[in-house]
Amino acid sequence: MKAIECKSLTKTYRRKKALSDFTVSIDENKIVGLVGRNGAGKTTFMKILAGLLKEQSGSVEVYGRRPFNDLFVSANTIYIDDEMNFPAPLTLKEILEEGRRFYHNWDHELAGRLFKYFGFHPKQRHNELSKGYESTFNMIIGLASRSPLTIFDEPTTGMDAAVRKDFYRALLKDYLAHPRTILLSTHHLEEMEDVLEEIVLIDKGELYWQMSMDELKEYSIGLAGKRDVLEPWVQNQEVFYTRETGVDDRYMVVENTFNEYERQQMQLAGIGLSAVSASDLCVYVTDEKGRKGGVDDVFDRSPDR
Ligand SMILES: Nc1ncnc2c1ncn2[C@@H]1O[C@H](COP(=O)(O)OP(=O)(O)OP(=O)(O)O)[C@@H](O)[C@H]1O
Repeated sequence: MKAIECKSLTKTYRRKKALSDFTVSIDENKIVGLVGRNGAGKTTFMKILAGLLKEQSGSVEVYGRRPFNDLFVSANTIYIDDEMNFPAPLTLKEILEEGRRFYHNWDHELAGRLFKYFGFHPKQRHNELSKGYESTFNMIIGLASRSPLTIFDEPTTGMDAAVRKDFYRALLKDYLAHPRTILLSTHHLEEMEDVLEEIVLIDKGELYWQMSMDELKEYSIGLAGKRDVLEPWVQNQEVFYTRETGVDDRYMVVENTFNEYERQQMQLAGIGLSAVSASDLCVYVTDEKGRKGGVDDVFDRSPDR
């Protein structure tokens, strides 16, 4: 069954189009990464799914229902971001008690164990927490809720590297024991490649691609060598990225349609072959056209140009 089904979804804020003709469908019980550059439309999409924002046009369904103002969707969905607010008088322990009352799949024992592991104090208040601890506490709520649709919007904001690692491990362990649909936006794809099953890449409000993590890892290949040696091999390939690495040397990332024999021939010709991480590929394909030199361009230009 599909957990999420969107067709030609569009959302505009005043004059700014955040989502444009966005069509995607996500199966139940998958752990899916939502990636894209800043301002791509990830938060907008996730808030529409959680029923917090209303779409402009197109259709959106969560478990077959339009999410906006829908009680069934809100009872079966949790949206976690770094702007979560709780009533100021409540202690952390009381917030967890509220979670138990509200979410029908809530695992209070798991919440308690994670709470203790990360060193929270029952009498602390949410607004007294540092950024990283706030995200960690919110993550506990997201995991313990066991909501059939769990949405994490940049859940690791402020977490240090060790806590992020713990989060990925906890997420995976709990998901394997209790499969559900988890949609997660991240700017740390390189750290999450082993946790995610599928990637939805958004570029400027449009779906760029939706692929399994395994497909994405095989989708491209890095080639390094002399420009004229590379040329015949890449002329019919889709080129995602090119970087000069010497006067005549290039590193290129291209579509990986080569067979074993071709790969051997390239190596014999002196071309170095390497795997390209899913996160690098996502950055390359959503790079602005004409900005291939990256931020170096800013420094390379003389003031009168
Ligand atoms: N409340 C708002 N009013 C006006 N424009 C908005 C509003 N919220 C988002 N936008 C615009 O909509 C576009 C998509 O924003 P969104 O927050 O969905 O992107 P995002 O992919 O989550 O970005 P980031 O990775 O930076 O968090 C951006 O251009 C943003 O400036």
